[in-house]
Amino acid sequence: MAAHAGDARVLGAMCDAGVLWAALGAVAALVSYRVIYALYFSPLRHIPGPLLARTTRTYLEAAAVCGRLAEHGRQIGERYGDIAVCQPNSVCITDPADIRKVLSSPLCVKGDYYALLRFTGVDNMISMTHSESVSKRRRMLGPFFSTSYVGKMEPLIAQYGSKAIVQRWDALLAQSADGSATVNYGLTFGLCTFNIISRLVYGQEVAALDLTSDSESLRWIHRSNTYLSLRALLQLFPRPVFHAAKWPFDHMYHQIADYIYGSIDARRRLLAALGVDDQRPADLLQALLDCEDAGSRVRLSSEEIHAESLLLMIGGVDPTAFTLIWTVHLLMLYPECYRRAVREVRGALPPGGSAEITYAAARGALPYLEACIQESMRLVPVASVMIPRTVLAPGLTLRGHHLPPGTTVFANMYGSHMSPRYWADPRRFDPARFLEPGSRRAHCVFTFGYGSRICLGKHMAWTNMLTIMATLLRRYDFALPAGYSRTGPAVIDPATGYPKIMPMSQFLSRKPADQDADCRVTISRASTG
Ligand code: HEM
Repeated sequence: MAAHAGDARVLGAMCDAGVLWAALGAVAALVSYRVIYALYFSPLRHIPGPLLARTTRTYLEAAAVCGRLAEHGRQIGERYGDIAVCQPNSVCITDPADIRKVLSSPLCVKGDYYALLRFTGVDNMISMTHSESVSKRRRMLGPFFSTSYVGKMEPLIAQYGSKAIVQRWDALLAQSADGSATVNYGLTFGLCTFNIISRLVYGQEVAALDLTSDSESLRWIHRSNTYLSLRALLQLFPRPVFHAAKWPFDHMYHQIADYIYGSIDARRRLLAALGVDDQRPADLLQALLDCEDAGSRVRLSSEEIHAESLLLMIGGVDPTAFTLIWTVHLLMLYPECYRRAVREVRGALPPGGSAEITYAAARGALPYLEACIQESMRLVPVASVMIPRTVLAPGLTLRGHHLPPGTTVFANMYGSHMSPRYWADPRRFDPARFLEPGSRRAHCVFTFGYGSRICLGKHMAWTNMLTIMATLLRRYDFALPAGYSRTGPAVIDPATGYPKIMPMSQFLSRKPADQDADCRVTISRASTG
């Protein structure tokens, strides 16, 4: 008996070892296949790039999930040049001319990646990939993002943006004994852009106008945005992992969905009560209700309005707020740029008159301030640091390499913005580079994307950012708070030789890692001297 039991154990151990060896053998065969294919048979084999990137998608996806995508792109661009393999069937490109070519080519369209952004299961403007549906939706929505419709929304934009901040900061200064107050501009910009977009998209106020309170609304925004971003990224994992991981947070999604459907119903009731066309509110909710396909005269369904509302909130709030935050932060690190921007604003639009500055007054009158915002978007592009497109038949030739249909081309935005091949001193915040005579530098900044899928809200974002920055620089003097030493003009980053940028975290957007610690300035009334 004992001998039999011993035999069974030996046999069992041999079987286990056999299974293990078989599994190891299968893995080795798979790895060898991938390496041999990548090196000898892949149509991308002549393009430079790391071996790991040629053999597994995980190489790039891990960088995205760990929030290192921007830096990863920069390193690939620096090490391997203008075109490099970054995934088995994918390349990334850094030359601005190539990026413009790809993002405006009808042969390069959005592919599978964009399904990650189908937040509600129904397509929205950004997740759409089918060319005809895209052109149709852009034709429907485009007029509501034009200069003239954004102009109609400007009173609301000012009410929840520059006016609200002035009201709050003036009140703080009035209470202060020494005429100065320290404010958290991260919180201020987060709340005011949320207030602007939510008023425009939901047709009602969500957060209080008190821009200093760390209100429940702000926590709700961050929780729901984080949840939606997380949900987008989790789709990179196998389905069971995706469902298990998102399940505990699903109630948050239902909360937002209920809120949006409630807003649509409330607006429909209001319209029925108004009955008169010219009294319709001018905002994005009305735009979503009114837009129709010129041919079929079909309008968006409630589900489509819901999907677009979520996209506009996620796409509109964080990128605008974070761009404002990075612009103020960079101006504080480069005092000569701050002083020049202030001189320009106060020279062109002297204090006095209305507290807030309109877009019509600021646009064109403040080239240096515009350049500061542009340069901030180059140095710290807040979203989509690698923009993917899929090549259609018959393929595309870039830098002498034929990319067959099905290849993914990533526009390596951050790699391009940081490349010394295209930018002198790329790590330095230098707004004046955009003012050089005949400069076409702005065409090499891809923070809003480029081509047929360029950001639909670009004009609205510029209206928000320029009016807020101009109003604040005209009315207040800014200084880093006394005793703050984590960053500043004299705190040099040894890696770049320039003032150290505050630590950032990147999920879908690149934002300050510790807003409470790093996004504070001391404000006082604008000095006239
Ligand atoms: C500084 C602020 C903003 C930045 C940096 C930004 C950035 C971008 C980028 C890079 C894309 C293109 C993504 C791609 O091609 O893969 C995009 C698309 C889009 N953005 Fe923005 N955005 C900003 C503000 C806004 C605002 C305020 C809105 C509207 C309220 C908005 C609505 C959209 C929409 C609807 C699309 C999809 C367009 C399409 O796919 O055809 N964005 N944005």
